[in-house]
Amino acid sequence: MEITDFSTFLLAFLLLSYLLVTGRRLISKKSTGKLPPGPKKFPIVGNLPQLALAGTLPHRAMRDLAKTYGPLMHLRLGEVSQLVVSSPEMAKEVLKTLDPMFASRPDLILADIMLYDNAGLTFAKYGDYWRQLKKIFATELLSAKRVKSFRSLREEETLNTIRWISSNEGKPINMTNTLLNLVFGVLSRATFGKKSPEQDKLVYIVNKAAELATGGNISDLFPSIKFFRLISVVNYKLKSMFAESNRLLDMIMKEHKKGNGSGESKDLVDVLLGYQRENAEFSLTDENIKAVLLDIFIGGTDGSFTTLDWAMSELMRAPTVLKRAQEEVRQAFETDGYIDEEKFEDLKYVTSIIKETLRLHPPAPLLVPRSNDETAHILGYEVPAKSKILVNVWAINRDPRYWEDAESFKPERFLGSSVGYKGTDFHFLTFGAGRRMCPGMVYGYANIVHPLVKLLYYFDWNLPSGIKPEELDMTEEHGLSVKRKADLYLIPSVRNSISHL
Ligand code: HEM
Repeated sequence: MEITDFSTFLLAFLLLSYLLVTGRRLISKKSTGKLPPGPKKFPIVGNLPQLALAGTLPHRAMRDLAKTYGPLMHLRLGEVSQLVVSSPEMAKEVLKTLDPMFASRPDLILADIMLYDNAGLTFAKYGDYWRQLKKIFATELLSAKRVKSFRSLREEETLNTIRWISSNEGKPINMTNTLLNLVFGVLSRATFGKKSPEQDKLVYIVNKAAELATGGNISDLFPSIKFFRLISVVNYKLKSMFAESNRLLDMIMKEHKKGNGSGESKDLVDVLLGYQRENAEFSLTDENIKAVLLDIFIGGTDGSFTTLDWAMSELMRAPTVLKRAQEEVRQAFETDGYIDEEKFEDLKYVTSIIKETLRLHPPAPLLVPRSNDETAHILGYEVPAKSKILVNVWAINRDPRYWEDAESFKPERFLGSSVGYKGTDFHFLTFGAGRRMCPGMVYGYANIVHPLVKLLYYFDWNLPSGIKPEELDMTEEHGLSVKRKADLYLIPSVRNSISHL
C-alpha cells in the first residue's frame, strides 16, 4: 500500500510534531467491546506498516493477513477502524443479515472534494437522499428498457472500432486503449449525447483524481486532524481538478438546458434535467445532477473496460478456450451474417467466459467501502461506529472451499451451473450484494458482451511474435479499479468481412 501524499517520513514527522505540540491523544474513542481479531497495531499508524511492508496490492495483502486472523478481521489504518470480511459466510452476515447496519459509506476526501460533498449515489450516506437517488437510477437511468434503448449506440461505436481494427490487420495494436476508447465512446454518447474533447478531458481528470486518492491519503487516514486537510498536497491538487471538472460539467449542462431535451433520443443528462423540471417531491439540484453524472461515468467506464481487457488477456492465454468461443459465436451468426443482441443469451460459452473473468478479476476487489453509522455487533464482536467495512470479494471469489481449482481460468465451470454474480451467491460477489449493490450491472454487462462477441466473430487474434500465451504478463495495477499493469498488444486478422455493414 502506498502513501500517495507526502513521503512517509514527512508524514510521520508532521504527525508526531503535532501530537507533541498539542499533547493530544490520537485515538480518543477507545472501543469498550471485543474487537474482531487482527494483527498487532502500532502506535499512531496502526496496521499501516503491515500493509506497506507486504509489498503487494491491498486485496492480496489482506487475503494473506486473513489466513492468520480469520474471515472477520480488524485493522486500524492511521486513526480509522476497518473491518475486513474475507469469506462467503461472513459476507452474507454483513451484506444480508446486517445489511442496514453496514449500508452507509465512509467519509473519503475524494468523494468530498470531487463528488460535491458525497452527492452522487456511490458515496451518499445511507438515508433518504440515497433512497431517492437509488429510485432514479432504477426507474429512470439504468432500467432494462433504458439499457436496451442504447443498443444502437453500442452497435455504432463497436462497428467503428471493428472498422478501425480491420484497417490495421496484421499489425500489433494496443487493445487496451482500443477497448477503453470503445467503452468510453458508448458511455459518452449514452450519457452526454455525443463525444467531445471536453469529455475526454473529464475522464482524464477523474482518473487522475482517483489515482491520487486511491493510496493512503493522509487526511483519510487521520480524519480528526483537520490541519492535515489544509496542508495536504493531494487535497490541493484534487481541488484544482474539481474546479476544472465542474467547469466542464457546467458547459455540458448548459448546452443540454438550451436544447431542452428535444433531440430525437434522450441522453442521461436530458433524463436527469427532465426529472429536475417535472418532479416536485424530490428536488434534484444542478450539483446533485453533476455528481450523478460522474457516478455513471466513473462506474460505467471503468468496470466494463477493465473486464473486457482482462477477458481478452485470459483468452490469449487459453487458445483452446478462445477457439471454442469463436466457434460458438460464428455458428450462431454466420448464416444470418448479422449479429443480433437478442441472441446473446444463447451464447452459453461466451457468457461463461465473462462470468469467469468477473470471478477472477473483480474490478473493485474490496467493493466500494461501506460504513456503519452506529456501533455494530457481529458474532460476539464489536465494530466501532464509523468503521470502514471492506469486503474482499477478490479473495471470496477464489475461496477454494467453493471453487475447484479456484485460481485457474476455467469458463466451463459455469456451464450448466446456476451460480451467478447477482448478489445471491455469496461466493461470487463482483457487483456486491444487498442495498448498496451495483445498480449498473445490466448496463455494464451489455457494454462487455456486445464488443466481446464482435471481436470474436470478426477476427482471429495473435500475440505479437515472440510472446507465448503462458508468458503474457497478468500483473495487476492498483487504481480506481484493478487493471492489468501492462497494455495488451494483439495482432488481428480479419475472419469475417465487414464490407457489407
Ligand atoms: C463490470 C461492470 C461493473 C462492475 C464490476 C461494478 C461493480 C460495482 C461494485 C462492486 C459496487 C459496490 C457494491 C457494494 O457496495 O456492495 C458498485 C456500485 C455502484 N456502481 Fe457499479 N459496477 C459496474 C458497472 C457499473 C455501471 C455501468 C454503472 C453506471 C452506469 C455503475 C454504477 C454504480 C453505482 C452508482 C454504484 C453505487 C451504488 C450505491 O452505493 O448505492 N456500475 N459497482
